[in-house]
Amino acid sequence: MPTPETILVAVAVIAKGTKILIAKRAAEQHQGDKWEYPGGKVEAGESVEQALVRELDEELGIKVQSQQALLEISHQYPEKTVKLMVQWVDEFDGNPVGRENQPLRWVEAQDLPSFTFPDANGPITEAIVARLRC
Ligand SMILES: Nc1nc2c([nH]c(=O)n2[C@H]2C[C@H](O)[C@@H](COP(=O)(O)OP(=O)(O)OP(=O)(O)O)O2)c(=O)[nH]1
Ligand SMILES: [Mg+2]
Repeated sequence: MPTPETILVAVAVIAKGTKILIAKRAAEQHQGDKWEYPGGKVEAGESVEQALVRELDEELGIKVQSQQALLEISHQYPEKTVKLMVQWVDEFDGNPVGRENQPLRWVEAQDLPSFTFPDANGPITEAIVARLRC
């Protein structure tokens, strides 16, 4: 059987001190109505870093100044397989706004477990807490 296509996704954990920016996915999107870390699909010819810069400009109107790899997660949903390339962003220009009318919230890292994220996101909270402790 052919392996289903894996979608490469650039995902940003945007940190301001101990607060993390989360956004709500629209109802009609895959994994809709859940909270997410902003980002989106890596397009042909782009690096993960380039995709992240583009997505955060499109979705939030911010200019990423630096990013570092935090973790990678491969997850098989019933309808598709995703590979999330999760990047840490704590230097950016501008004030994030929901340019696609998505609700945004700055959340204390310790409060992240009370929000519902896509099923793939499980390991991200732990990585954030570990990162903030170092
Ligand atoms: N952005 C983002 N996507 C996530 C997260 N967790 C997770 O499983 N995904 C999945 C949902 C989607 O299948 C895929 C990313 O899709 P996306 O809808 O953000 O892609 P995109 O911004 O390019 O938008 P579009 O194709 O819907 O226009 O990754 C997350 O925390 N953030
Ligand atoms: Mg997106």
